[in-house]
Amino acid sequence: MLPIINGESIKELDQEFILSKGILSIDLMEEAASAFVEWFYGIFKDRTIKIYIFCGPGNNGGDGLAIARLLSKMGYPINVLYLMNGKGCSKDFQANFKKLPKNFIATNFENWNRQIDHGSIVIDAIFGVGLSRVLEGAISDLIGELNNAIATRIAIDLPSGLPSDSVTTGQVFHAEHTVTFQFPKLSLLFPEHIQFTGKLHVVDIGIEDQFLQKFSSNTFYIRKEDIFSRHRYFHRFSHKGDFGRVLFIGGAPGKIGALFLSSYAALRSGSGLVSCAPEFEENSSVQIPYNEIMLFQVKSNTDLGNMDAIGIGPGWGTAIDPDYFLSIMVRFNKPMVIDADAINLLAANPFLLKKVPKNSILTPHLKEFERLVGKVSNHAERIEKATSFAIEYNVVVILKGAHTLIALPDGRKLFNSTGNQYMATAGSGDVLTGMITSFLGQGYSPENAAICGVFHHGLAGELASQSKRRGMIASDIIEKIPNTFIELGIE
Ligand SMILES: NC(=O)C1=CN([C@@H]2O[C@H](COP(=O)(O)OP(=O)(O)OC[C@H]3O[C@@H](n4cnc5c(N)ncnc54)[C@H](OP(=O)(O)O)[C@@H]3O)[C@@H](O)[C@H]2O)[C@@H](O)CC1
Ligand SMILES: Nc1ncnc2c1ncn2[C@@H]1O[C@H](COP(=O)(O)OP(=O)(O)O)[C@@H](O)[C@H]1O
Ligand SMILES: [K+]
Repeated sequence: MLPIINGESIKELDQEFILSKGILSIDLMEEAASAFVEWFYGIFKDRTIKIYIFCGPGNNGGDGLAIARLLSKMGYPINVLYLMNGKGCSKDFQANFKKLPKNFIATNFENWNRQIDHGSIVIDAIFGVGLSRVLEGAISDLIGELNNAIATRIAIDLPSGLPSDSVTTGQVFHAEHTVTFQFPKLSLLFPEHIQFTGKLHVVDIGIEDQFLQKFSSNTFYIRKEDIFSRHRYFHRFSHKGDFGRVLFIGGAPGKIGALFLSSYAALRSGSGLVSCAPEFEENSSVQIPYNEIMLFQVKSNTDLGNMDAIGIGPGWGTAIDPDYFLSIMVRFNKPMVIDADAINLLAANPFLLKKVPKNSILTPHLKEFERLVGKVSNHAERIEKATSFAIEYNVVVILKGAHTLIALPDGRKLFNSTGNQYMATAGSGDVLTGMITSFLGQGYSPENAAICGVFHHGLAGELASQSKRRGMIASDIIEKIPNTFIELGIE
């Protein structure tokens, strides 16, 4: 998995990397500039479009100058505007300034006519991970002006004004695209920063994962290439028992659809045998819309021992007796997936928390999470609370949303890279519960079930939204689960 390094350690990382490779820091800057240009050319093919590049005094500004040189060589009309030059600027900024072609237009922004042509591109190379304080005065005003320009805004590494690891309190550049180097900076994954970060693109500048690992052992970004080895594989003689027997408990009257969505998602994720136990007095009146799903009745003495995994909570309602939930946890006594109303039940009856089987997986959305841990003021605090909760109760916490966080009981934090806004539709969380429970039932470790479930769920959402967009519903996500296996080459 791709390590996410905090802003403070990035300078040290650059230094060590340069030394180990026997290269100069300006070579790494050139690598970063080329990676940006390659990304840029993939999207903006029209070489007559006017480009303004705003450069700060540090290495982010240095990147901007190198990019200006490369894009100008390709024929794009470039205007560079710099905050300052010479003393006070980083050495690689100065070196790249000298490398600008002779006839190049580079203007100190104090002498600038403050005009940005409509429809042009504004590239923000003012500050990156070296931001040391909130923006003030002329710089803050400049960013305000750029935010009002009728132009496409692109940030290099970080939108200027955004701290790399925490929540912002001041003026920030509003990017439509952020092109960040090697790994996403933590703050780019916070929901409250979406108006600053826009679309996130991570570009490779040649620093290997193993090298990055030395600087972070507990925060990671999950990518496509991390998934293959986390799956289990079956053989020619495998039978349905090998693919697991799973049970879903929930579905009170009026909310039974949630339970069916989880159950159907489990079938599509590869489960051999799927049963569901709706919360009805008399189950015989329940019509199941899928022939492959079996109906099951959980009574106070029903043996749950032959189930490989249980997913509990979707549509369960609020009228559940906590002792009944307790008896299920005690009888099953293996990791289970706890979602929705089952999480609400834990929140309302904290004595149950200590009884949750070790390594169980809790999948709260942000509201359910707050019921569990109390109010939080921002995403940074939420991440910390999810991590301490996972450690304290020895469970996996999956905090759902864009860049879903998987907090593991050993303190590691994993952020997901798949999914999109079209997944914000009723029942898509129930689908996730079905998928994770399915993998758990197929014999995956809780960690691998969580990672594969979250990644495939997001990917299925992306695939389904290609043709459905805003009209996408949770069942469309389920229909695309099989395609995620094909996409990732999973047998
Ligand atoms: N491996 C990588 O990731 C690579 C990283 N690279 C690039 O380097 C970037 C980091 O460069 P960097 O360390 O020079 O910091 P940067 O963001 O340019 O800012 C520092 C300057 O800004 C100033 N300053 C700060 N805050 C301020 C404020 N509020 N208001 C006013 N001034 C303020 C600060 O002044 P000071 O705080 O010292 O007073 C200093 O002069 C990184 O984001 C990436 O783009 C690539 O080139 C290669 C590979
Ligand atoms: N903007 C988004 N980007 C990526 N994933 C999203 C986004 N919005 C929602 N999702 C995903 O959709 C699911 C929604 O779950 P949840 O809130 O429990 O919905 P429901 O209760 O309707 O089933 C989660 O897995 C979440 O990660
Ligand atoms: K920037």
